[in-house]
Amino acid sequence: FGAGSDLCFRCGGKGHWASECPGEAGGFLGFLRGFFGIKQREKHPPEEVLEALRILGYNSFRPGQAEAIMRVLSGISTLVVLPTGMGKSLCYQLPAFLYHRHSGSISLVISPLVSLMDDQVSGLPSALKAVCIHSNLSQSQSGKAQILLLSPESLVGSGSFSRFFRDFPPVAFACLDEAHCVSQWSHNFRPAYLRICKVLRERFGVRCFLGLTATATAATARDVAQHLGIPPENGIGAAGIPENLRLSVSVDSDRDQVGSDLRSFQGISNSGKKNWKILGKIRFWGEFGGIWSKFMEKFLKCWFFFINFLFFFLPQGQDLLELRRHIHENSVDFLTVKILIQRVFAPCKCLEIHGKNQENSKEISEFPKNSRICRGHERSIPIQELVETLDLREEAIQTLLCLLELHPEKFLELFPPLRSRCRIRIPGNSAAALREAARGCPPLGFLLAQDPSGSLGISGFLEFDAVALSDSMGWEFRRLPIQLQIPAGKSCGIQVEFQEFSFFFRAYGDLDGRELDSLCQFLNSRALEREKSELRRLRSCFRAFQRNFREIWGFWGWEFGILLWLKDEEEEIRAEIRKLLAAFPDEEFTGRAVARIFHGIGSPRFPSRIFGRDRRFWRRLLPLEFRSLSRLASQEILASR
Ligand SMILES: Nc1ncnc2c1ncn2[C@@H]1O[C@H](COP(=O)(O)OP(=O)(O)OP(=O)(O)O)[C@@H](O)[C@H]1O
Repeated sequence: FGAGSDLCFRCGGKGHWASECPGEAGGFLGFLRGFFGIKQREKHPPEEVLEALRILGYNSFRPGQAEAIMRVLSGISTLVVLPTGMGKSLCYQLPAFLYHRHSGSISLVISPLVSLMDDQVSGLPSALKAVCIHSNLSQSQSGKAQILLLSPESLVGSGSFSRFFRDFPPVAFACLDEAHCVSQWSHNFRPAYLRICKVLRERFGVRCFLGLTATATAATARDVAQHLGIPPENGIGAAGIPENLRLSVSVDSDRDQVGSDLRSFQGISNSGKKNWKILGKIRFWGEFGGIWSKFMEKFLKCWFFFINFLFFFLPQGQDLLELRRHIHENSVDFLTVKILIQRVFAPCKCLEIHGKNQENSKEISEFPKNSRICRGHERSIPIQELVETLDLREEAIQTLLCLLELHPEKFLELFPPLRSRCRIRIPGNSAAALREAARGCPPLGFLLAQDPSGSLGISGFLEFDAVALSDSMGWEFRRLPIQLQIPAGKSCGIQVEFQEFSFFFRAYGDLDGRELDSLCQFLNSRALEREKSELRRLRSCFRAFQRNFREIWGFWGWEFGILLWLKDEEEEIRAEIRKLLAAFPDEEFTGRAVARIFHGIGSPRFPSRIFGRDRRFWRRLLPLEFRSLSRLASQEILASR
């Protein structure tokens, strides 16, 4: 490109050599970014970008587009907040086109819905080719594409996709379409959103992110930018509506203006004749409208008097209570968080082994203070078992695990769920067959060595936690299934199968009490914060609707949103809780479970199809504040023991 011989070859930046580069794309991709970086600082798109714009079928940029495109071409992560129809798609299409043209790299677009992906593919300029990961994608098809569209789940979830990705060209950048989903959908609904950036960074080496959204509030935009690692000054927003969308209001006194405005319909309806027809209709309705609006004014007044009258007798705020229920559906308490932390960071033997090694070794080596002795263990927890233990939906647990993974100290690394329970069927004389099989299979040999009594496999079946086995052998789990397949079918007719979907992760096992406590605090406060902010948002929405209702109709409605915690009522509520505990003496309730039943929220252990039938308790205390109710219930449960 004839520019930038003093640029770093890795990142394209100035002021350092490639060997001291803080870590950006290397090779030609980095060089390309360096070139566009200079142009971006010069504040005008170079001729090559303008040419690409023409190839894609446009003559000029709309507000915000050029800036966003130049930033992406320079490798700078950017969040673009533009109204719908303003041309956000071009912000990824044009860089994808140029990156592919120069370096053969591919650009990823992460989109929340299959229908949105299909829309994007069908609306692409002819010079671009994109494929969706949900379609039956073949390697040859994907090889020619400049853009790959995929869902967050297919990105973070499937191992097969990662394998598929290994043969892919380098990734130029990742675009998150509908980026507000990262902030608004990630929690408990689509936890994969919490992990996409980490996965893209760590597994695929992506450094440049482009977030596109039309619907982010300032708070959401801040949240998304923080998640994508975008500095606040890298946000691009432009107000206004695109030129091909005109909204105008014309009053009767200036009828000719209506006509001239209508000419702007040309973009939508190419027939001028049609426009004048529309104008004629508008004139007619304009005159008729005067009479009509007077009638409507009187009619509406009567109608809303009637509605107000009705509302006076109807309890309001029921919708608020119904929506609030859905927020509390995923609420956790400290005990739940603690149980999860204990399961995830179960103690290992690394400290003990290290201590023994120290005793045995003659030279006592000082272990560096800031390093961990444990290097982390692969572990699995069966999903169904954890769902029942914590009485939480799978998505809510996945969210908690994602939050743990995002902890700055990186105590946990999350992998896609897998089947972790290994079941081996041994034919014939079981123990002998097992010994025979173990000769060619180290994992089986390891299992047998741990069974001095020799009773293993006598029943003809062997079941064990395969992740724990591979970890105790010092292997990575992905090696185990291949090794276990060796005896199968070859000599001894042993059948191996994997069952029970489990959460799969790598976690440390040498965390001390202080670290475990701080993790519990971290997780609990994140979950609480989230719940409070959702409740705040719901409440302010409700207030806004209510305010408008009052302003228009001058009516001060009743607010049933949150019932004040009246001291006098406390004893009655406690009595209700005691009644529930007495009605189900065999159930092991928690305060949260009791509050859920009184709010009419089903959970894995207390499903609505069973507890919803008992009208004495189900939804009985819906207006009460959830957390306070849960606290009271916990006190009553403790008192009853
Ligand atoms: N620079 C441009 N000049 C003229 N038309 C453009 C330009 N950029 C985009 N468009 C057109 O604007 C229309 C809307 O573009 P696009 O679908 O990218 O908008 P969007 O902001 O992504 O909207 P949404 O939020 O609905 O996804 C398309 O028909 C597109 O061809």
